[in-house]
Amino acid sequence: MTAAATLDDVTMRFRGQTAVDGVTATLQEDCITGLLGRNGAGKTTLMQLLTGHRVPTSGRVRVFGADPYENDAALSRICFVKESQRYPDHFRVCDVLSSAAMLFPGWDDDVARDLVAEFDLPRRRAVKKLSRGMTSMVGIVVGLASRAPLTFFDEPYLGLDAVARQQFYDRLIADYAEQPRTIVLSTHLIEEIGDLLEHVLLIDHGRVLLDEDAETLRGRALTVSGPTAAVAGFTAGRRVLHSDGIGAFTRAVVEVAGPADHAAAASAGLTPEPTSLQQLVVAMSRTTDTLQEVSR
Ligand SMILES: Nc1ncnc2c1ncn2[C@@H]1O[C@H](COP(=O)(O)OP(=O)(O)OP(=O)(O)O)[C@@H](O)[C@H]1O
Repeated sequence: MTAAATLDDVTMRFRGQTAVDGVTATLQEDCITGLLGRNGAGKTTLMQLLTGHRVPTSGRVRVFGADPYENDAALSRICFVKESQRYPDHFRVCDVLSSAAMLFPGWDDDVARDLVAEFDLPRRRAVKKLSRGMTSMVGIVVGLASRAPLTFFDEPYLGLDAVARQQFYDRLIADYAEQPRTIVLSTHLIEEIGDLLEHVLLIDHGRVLLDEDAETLRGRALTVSGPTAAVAGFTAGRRVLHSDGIGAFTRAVVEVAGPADHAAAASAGLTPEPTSLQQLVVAMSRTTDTLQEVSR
């Protein structure tokens, strides 16, 4: 696979605060990557670095082989849809779309027109008079119609109701199938987007916790529940990501090697269930919290 972007030992410090801490990662071309992590993990800062909005304190950022900072050629291939996007005061929806059409060489007017109709967006209304959800819709239209080879969506759903979010996911998948490209989605709604993701980059306290193919990841953990003693027997020698219980009953999320472990759990008298991406992310983030507390 070819790399659309690479981060090589990248650190970003703000006065006294390390937002990104020695991150080395690759965004594969033509892949949908979920950039996941808790509040303040460093997701937005990473995207700002990859879109040339910031220069790292140290390390190297490359997008399509070049430094994205003040690089018009690289930037014309990148679309960054951010939750806090501001537009000039007088801009109407149609002005945003016509500016974006000039900015992105691959702009697809048909995609924009379809989405505006589907979201029922008023083309001639000033953006500042749109509701929160409608403003998010404008960002989504720009992100999808830009057809930029590298598109970032930073929590693009703020204020969107469940129907509109589903419309976004459906259109994203359909458009991606029609024109594969590199898409990075940062979101806290992991359960909703879990099935869309091909790759997961999980960060925590500015560091990479997981950088893995989503399919591999789904098979990597197992949730087992049953009598505490049986769970303890099964988890001995395995990495436990999380466990909780009531009385003599325990439920644990365990790292496993493969399907043989599912059978082993069942024959130990436990109930094995697949672990969802969301459960895995929560379990892994909790594990690092515990480790951080221990090291304090
Ligand atoms: N301009 C800045 N000045 C100082 N600190 C900053 C700045 N931008 C970000 N930070 C800090 O860097 C850390 C990472 O922030 P960032 O916005 O990248 O996190 P995030 O993962 O996007 O969080 P969220 O999911 O809450 O949006 C936070 O501790 C934040 O307070």
